[in-house]
Amino acid sequence: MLIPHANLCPFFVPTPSSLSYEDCKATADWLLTQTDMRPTVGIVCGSGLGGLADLLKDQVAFNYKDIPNFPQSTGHRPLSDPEGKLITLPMRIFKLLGVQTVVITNAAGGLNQDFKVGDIMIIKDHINLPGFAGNNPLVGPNDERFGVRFPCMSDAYDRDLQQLAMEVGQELGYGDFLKEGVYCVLGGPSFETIAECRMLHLLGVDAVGMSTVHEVIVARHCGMRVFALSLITNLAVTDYDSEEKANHEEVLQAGKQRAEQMERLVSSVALPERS
Ligand SMILES: O=P(O)(O)O[C@H]1O[C@H](CO)[C@@H](O)[C@H]1O
Ligand SMILES: Nc1nc2[nH]cnc2c(=O)[nH]1
Repeated sequence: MLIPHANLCPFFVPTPSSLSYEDCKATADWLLTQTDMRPTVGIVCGSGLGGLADLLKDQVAFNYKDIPNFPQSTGHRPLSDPEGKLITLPMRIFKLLGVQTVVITNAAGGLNQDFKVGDIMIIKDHINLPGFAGNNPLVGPNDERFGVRFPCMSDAYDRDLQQLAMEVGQELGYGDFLKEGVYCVLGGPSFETIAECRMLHLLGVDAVGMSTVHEVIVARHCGMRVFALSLITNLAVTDYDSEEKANHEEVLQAGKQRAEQMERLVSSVALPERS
């Protein structure tokens, strides 16, 4: 099953931030009545990377508005939009549909000095910077039917899938632009200042973006394996003399240029029977 992902709402709202288990179950059960397909892999597409959907054969597509309890729209939400908190929902529905592995792609700004635009970074770990201030998708009462109150995150990104992706990437001839590193999420939607980029670099961040981490936390909470890739669409500006300015058009453009390789890598790792 494949969906575009949502950016996270950076507001910390100390109230239950998700739909109940029964709501999620109702949505999953409805989907299961609409198709005979039983997905085992869930894919979340990042900015400019929606072409992954075209890889799927025997497609069954749903409009979000037709799916019970589903948020009406995803993508670039204003800061105050309370629906941003529904990021948890698709992951939990994946789980209740029988999905075992979640693949997430995103566009990100490179901070690692060795990275170039067009590099694909296998995410090996993350920093949930908004989480330091309480913005975590699991805030609120915990339903043990999804997962434990205090889930471990030191194994958030599946190591076997990372290794497989490295091997497959080498075989595909992607060695020059296939990297690995740490992704840091910020609330957005503004891009970073130069001082913020310098700070993130000091923290050991390799790439920065505005998505993915909340989905990963929820996916791991309910026990799914996670594999995630960042496409480096721009280089974060750390120099006051630089004329570079981050902008979303550049992000989408870079996404288009590397889309084919991203898609092939994802399908080879997660959907080997399709590649
Ligand atoms: O949506 P993803 O792929 O994370 O894209 C990234 O690029 C967008 C900014 O250009 C933001 O949405 C940021 O999170
Ligand atoms: N926060 C952030 N998100 C991005 N998405 C793509 N590029 C960037 C970036 O430089 N910063």
